Amino acid sequence: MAPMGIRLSPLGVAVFCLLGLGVLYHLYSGFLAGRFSLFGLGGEPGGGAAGPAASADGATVDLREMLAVSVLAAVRGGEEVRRVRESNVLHEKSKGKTREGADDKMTSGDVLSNRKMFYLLKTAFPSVQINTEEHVDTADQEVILWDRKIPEDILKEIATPQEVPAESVTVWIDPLDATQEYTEDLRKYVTTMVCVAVNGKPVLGVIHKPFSEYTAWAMVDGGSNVKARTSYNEKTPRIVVSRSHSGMVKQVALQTFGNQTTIIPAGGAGYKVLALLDVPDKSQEKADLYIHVTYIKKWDICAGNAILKALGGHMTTLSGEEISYTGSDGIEGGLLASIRMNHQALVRKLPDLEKTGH
Ligand SMILES: Nc1ncnc2c1ncn2[C@@H]1O[C@H](COP(=O)(O)O)[C@@H](OP(=O)(O)O)[C@H]1O
Ligand SMILES: [Mg+2]
Repeated sequence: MAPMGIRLSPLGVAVFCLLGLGVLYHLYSGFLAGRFSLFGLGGEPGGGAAGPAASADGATVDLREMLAVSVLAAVRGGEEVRRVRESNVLHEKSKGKTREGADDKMTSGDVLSNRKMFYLLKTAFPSVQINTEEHVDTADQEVILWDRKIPEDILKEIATPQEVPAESVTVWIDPLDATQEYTEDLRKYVTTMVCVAVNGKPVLGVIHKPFSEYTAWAMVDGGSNVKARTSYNEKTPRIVVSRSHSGMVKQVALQTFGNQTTIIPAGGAGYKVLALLDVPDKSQEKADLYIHVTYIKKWDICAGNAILKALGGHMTTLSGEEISYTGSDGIEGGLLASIRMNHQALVRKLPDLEKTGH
């Protein structure tokens, strides 16, 4: 007999316990899936933007944790990039041609860095969509566990967790930016990059230079370990442009800003964004604007876009449109990146590329 004269039926107790277990399972399944299962929710890993759709089970991810893992991934990928370069065995090959007919190169540095970066992020955040420049070989998986430590510099800048729905997140990985220059042993241009977009908006960016071991990171409305310089020349800007996918960029720049303008040809979209910032690395050139006129892929530009945005700068197409980091891999409208300038006034100055046929 139970207290107060209530009889407990064994069947009733069993049903009650089962219901309790069901509720507990529901509460914790998102948590467990988000942290321990590698591919349970995210589907099969794969390269390119045709990757798996994120789960729709209401799981959330903490952007501050994503930043910590993104920094780690960029650094660990960078170690592979450096190791392959120092071995001098690059296994260089062409993935095909760009629209302009340049070789789209790939090396062992790209492949091995991609493997580290992809699996670190995928293991830590199995339910988010990851788009990466290189193909991920599912037969050659690597489970790399994150020790769940958030570095002090991140904790200092971002005091609280920043939870967002996992299904709103798209991660973009560039395991080796400036592959062309990497094959030419022009090491200063090479970076590894991770970007996190939420609902297509770039919110978190990491650009790492493996050969000088410098890392810049920033989170929109969060914090950063890098800042803008104190002054920029808006009238006669130094303009950093592509050295290997330049198209008509020099003509466009000189036509817009005059013949006194200095053009700095450089490799890598990551390097060119860092040229706009206050970066202590000695090998880093400085510029006032970054302009690109040919087609470019989202993994090349998302991290730089997030960092610039977090610091109050802008990266848009040449006609001033914001870039959405979901869906297709690439953008057609060229790029204009600036900070501490009147970005819309710069857009108005630029010629309409479609009309001028550049
Ligand atoms: N027209 C184009 N087509 C395809 N990729 C392009 C491109 N222009 C630039 N890119 C890519 O954007 C990055 C920066 O280019 P650049 O150094 O010429 O400024 C490079 O990335 P990867 O080195 O990661 O392939 C390059 O391949
Ligand atoms: Mg790139």
